[in-house]
Amino acid sequence: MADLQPVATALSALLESVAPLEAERTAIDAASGRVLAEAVTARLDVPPFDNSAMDGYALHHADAGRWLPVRQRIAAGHTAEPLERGHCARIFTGGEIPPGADCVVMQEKVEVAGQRARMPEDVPAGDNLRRRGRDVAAGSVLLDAGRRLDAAALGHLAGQGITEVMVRRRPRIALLSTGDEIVDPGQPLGPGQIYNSNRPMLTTLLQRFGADVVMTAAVPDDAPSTRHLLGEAAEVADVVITTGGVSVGEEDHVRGAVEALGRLDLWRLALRPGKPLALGRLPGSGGEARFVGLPGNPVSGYVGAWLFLRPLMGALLGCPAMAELPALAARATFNTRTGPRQHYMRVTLDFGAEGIEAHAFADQNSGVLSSCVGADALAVIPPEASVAPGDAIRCLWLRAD
Ligand SMILES: Nc1nc2c(c(=O)[nH]1)N[C@H]1C(S)=C(S)[C@@H](COP(=O)(O)OP(=O)(O)OC[C@H]3O[C@@H](n4cnc5c(N)ncnc54)[C@H](O)[C@@H]3O)O[C@H]1N2
Ligand code: MOO
Repeated sequence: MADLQPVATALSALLESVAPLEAERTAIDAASGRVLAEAVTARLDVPPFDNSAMDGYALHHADAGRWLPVRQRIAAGHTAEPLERGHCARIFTGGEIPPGADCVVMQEKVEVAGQRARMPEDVPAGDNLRRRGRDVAAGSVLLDAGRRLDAAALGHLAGQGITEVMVRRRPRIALLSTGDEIVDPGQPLGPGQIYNSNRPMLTTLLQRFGADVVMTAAVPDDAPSTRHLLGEAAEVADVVITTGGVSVGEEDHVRGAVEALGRLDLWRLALRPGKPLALGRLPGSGGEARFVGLPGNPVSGYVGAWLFLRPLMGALLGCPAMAELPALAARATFNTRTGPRQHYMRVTLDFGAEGIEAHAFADQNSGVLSSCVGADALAVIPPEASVAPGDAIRCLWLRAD
């Protein structure tokens, strides 16, 4: 395992034979961000009846240009009576089009005198009508399996009167923070200690990726504790994630523990930041848990989460849209040079008339978490490359779900 592995190789190793988790029934009120386990077929036409797009008057187009008696008043939510030719109906937005009418004139274009209204010339048939089934036809696929339920998708389900859907179970995650120096916020900070930035940062990202963090623990820098806690984590989680302790020092016990309990698939990537990232599997009584060992440096964890944990959650959730981050073509505004590792630089993006400009945070060290705060994207700089201002670069968009 001496050579640095390309990111793509590591990603295939991580996703190899990962299958979607089981399906469960969920109320749509609690389904925000969940992933559909099966396609949903529309059972209703939407809208379910022809209705008016405007407040105004419904008529038959052949009666345009005339004074017409106003025969009925149709508010949304009320039934319309048939309309005789030579008459019109007062109608409101969302009101049912009466049989016999085939268009609506907005009220601003109508002159009204008592119970009569004068229609403009030439009103086309179908004007200001929202036809039954225009949005959704009953029997069509409303939403595909694998779709993440965002606001519009939930609105679409509710439009069908649906109250429950089958979604994938959320992946269960154990998040272990290794390091004798790591202290949780709220505790006093002793000499040589630092606060645990990785736990809240990764918990937030994992939740955003649709997972449930079911176990968190602090792991001291010793081999027996590391083995013990990794074993416990594999009993409760689909994915066990550690931060820190995966490099080469004798205080780094994570790889040894994974090898003792299960298997290490891959270690050391051509990735900056995140070179010592490790992937493997841990046996648990409920099956095999995937193991992802992120380096301790917070930026390495942040970048590793977007590059590896998001696609892994996508595979467990059966959500193809999470396999890759959206890529944007941009122009660099900075100089940089890479060595053997592919660099994922934290950048902000300016969307100008001339195209997209990428501005790199000045300090790209893997311990400088400021570089991630407010970053819009990761600029991907291939190994052994140099970049100058104006050069075309590929950026991975971090504002996606
Ligand atoms: N001789 C070598 N030393 C190192 C190498 C190497 O190739 N040869 N690689 C360096 C690289 S690159 C990285 S990345 C780090 C990663 O090391 P570890 O994964 O073993 O991480 P730690 O040493 O435990 O921690 C690194 C750094 O991050 C801080 N840290 C850890 N956990 C947290 C946390 N939860 N919140 C905030 N900060 C955390 C920790 O205190 C360290 O400063 O190894 C290099 N060394
Ligand atoms: O691989 Mo490390 O994250 O560059 O310091």
